[in-house]
Amino acid sequence: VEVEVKNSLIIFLAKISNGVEPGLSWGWNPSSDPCKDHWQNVDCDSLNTTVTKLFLNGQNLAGAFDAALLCNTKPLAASLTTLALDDNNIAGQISGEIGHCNQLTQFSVSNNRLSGTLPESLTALNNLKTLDFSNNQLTGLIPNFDFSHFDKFNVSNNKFQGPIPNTKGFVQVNSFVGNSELCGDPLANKCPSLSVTTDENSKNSKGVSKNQVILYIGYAILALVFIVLVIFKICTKNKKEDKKVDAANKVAAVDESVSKASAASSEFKGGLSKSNYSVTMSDDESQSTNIVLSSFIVLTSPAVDGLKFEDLLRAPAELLGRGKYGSLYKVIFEEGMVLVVKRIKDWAISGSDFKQRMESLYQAKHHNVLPALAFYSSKQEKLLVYEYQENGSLFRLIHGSHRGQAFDWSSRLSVAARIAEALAFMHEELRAEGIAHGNLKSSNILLNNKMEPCISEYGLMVINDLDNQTPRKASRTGSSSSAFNGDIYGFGVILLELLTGKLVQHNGVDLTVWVHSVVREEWTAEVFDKTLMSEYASEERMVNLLQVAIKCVNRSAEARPSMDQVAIMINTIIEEEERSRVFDPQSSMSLI
Ligand SMILES: Nc1ncnc2c1ncn2[C@@H]1O[C@H](COP(=O)(O)OP(=O)(O)OP(=O)(O)O)[C@@H](O)[C@H]1O
Repeated sequence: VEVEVKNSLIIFLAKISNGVEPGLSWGWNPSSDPCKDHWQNVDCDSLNTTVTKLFLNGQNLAGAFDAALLCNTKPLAASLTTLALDDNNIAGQISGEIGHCNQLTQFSVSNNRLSGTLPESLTALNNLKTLDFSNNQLTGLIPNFDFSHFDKFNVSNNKFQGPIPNTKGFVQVNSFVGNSELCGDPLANKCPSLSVTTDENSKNSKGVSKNQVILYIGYAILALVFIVLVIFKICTKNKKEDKKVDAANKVAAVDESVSKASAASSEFKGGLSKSNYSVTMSDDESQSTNIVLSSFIVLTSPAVDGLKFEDLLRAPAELLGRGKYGSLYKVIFEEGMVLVVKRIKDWAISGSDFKQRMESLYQAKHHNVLPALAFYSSKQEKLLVYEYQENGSLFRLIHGSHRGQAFDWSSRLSVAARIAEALAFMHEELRAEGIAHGNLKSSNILLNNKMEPCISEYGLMVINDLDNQTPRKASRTGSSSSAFNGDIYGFGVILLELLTGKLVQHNGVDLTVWVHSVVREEWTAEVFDKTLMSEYASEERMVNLLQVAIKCVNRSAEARPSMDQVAIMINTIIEEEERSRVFDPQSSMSLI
């Protein structure tokens, strides 16, 4: 089985298990073969050369479903016939990439937390015999399937809406029940008749449903035009108002204030479709016209000079990820500019506190911290705009398909030092404001076009459910120093990933726990990434860095060093490394 297939399976599992990664206990080891070494929950063809089935039912998976990870991997998409994910706690959307897995005969995801609309590409899966999406939170219209293909079709107990396409009698009523806004045959709930009674098709059920669809589309277009007009009005009104904005805050305000528009939530649609974004207010908000409740601010930056909110809404958007606290979209503009938009819903921070926070972050600039280029704030949600970094994240560099290759020891040390320095700087600048990073992890360290590490999403702490926090999550409430200590812990975990090449959760065990146990047994050398050992990196310096990491992940937050102490310790290791190079000219030092 191809390496890319193994990697896709492992990364798919890491994401869908939210990093818990049960795969190693199932034998899912990158150095073994899924077929020949009989990975659990995987079936292969009779020659043992291709993966045909994935059975991940009832495995307590609570991460995000990412069809792209499986279906954009060509050899896997060409062989996978069964994808069974029933009875978990999986969130996320079924993205259009599922259409590339065109050999699927069974796709079942019943009893999960999937949401969003179904992509049209599902109807292109001509081999599909079993489709079970029951008991999720899926919305929108049911696509126009050829129902005659199915042995089993079930979308019951979701939030589907609108008329059921013509099933030609191939699907029973039970498959549709539990969707209160679904209507039409075979449900008893008739669709509201929107056509005029003189319509000659009104007696013909097929004709009626066509008219209804046309009318629905008509209404949708009218609604869209209305929303665009409202947004346009808000934008032009706010442009005038923004001229009054205090110049001292160094932001160019583009758009703000409240209209009495009725609300629906903002939405960037995934799958490189046209962004469909409507900005509206809740009743509470529409009552008070004096208070600035919603605003779109472009921070002065040559990269997005003149960016308008309408441009963001218009440009096609692709869903990159859906984390616990928000979704991330890649937005591509006609002129070739590519941005990402982080959308955070229900963040319990007031509009003015949020704006204040963004301004403080804007002031505290560091070369290795990715700045927000613009932000939008309404009561229901916050949007942050960043530049797209095409070289991906540190997570991908360490764990991705080219796992650790060409990521040598000196480069790892250099990355560690730069992140530590940037974090020390940010902590120093923002301590008085109490703004720590709050969610520091290797997927939030991006590599810019010079392959330098940049900390992204600084200051987006959206911790509402403190009870569920693991020690590595920062706290917004309580003493703000706990959020700073949380960053130091997070940085320690990143150091451990750099040193071991292992995922934060591997073999069902937390990386910090595993490292502690190995070190306690005095098998320290076993900890290090094999690719580092094979390049003969200095074990002494690796042990030194490991000691720094262990200090950072100390269970007692007070015992952890401060970030500037950490930066000094790492720079001392780099100096030792450089000194040793002078004495040993053969060893090369290719700093990133
Ligand atoms: N500006 C960016 N450019 C390119 N890729 C990005 C950018 N920001 C984030 N990413 C990548 O997009 C993916 C999804 O990001 P997202 O922030 O949704 O997820 P996350 O970091 O895993 O979770 P969380 O919501 O906890 O931050 C990650 O792999 C991340 O590295």
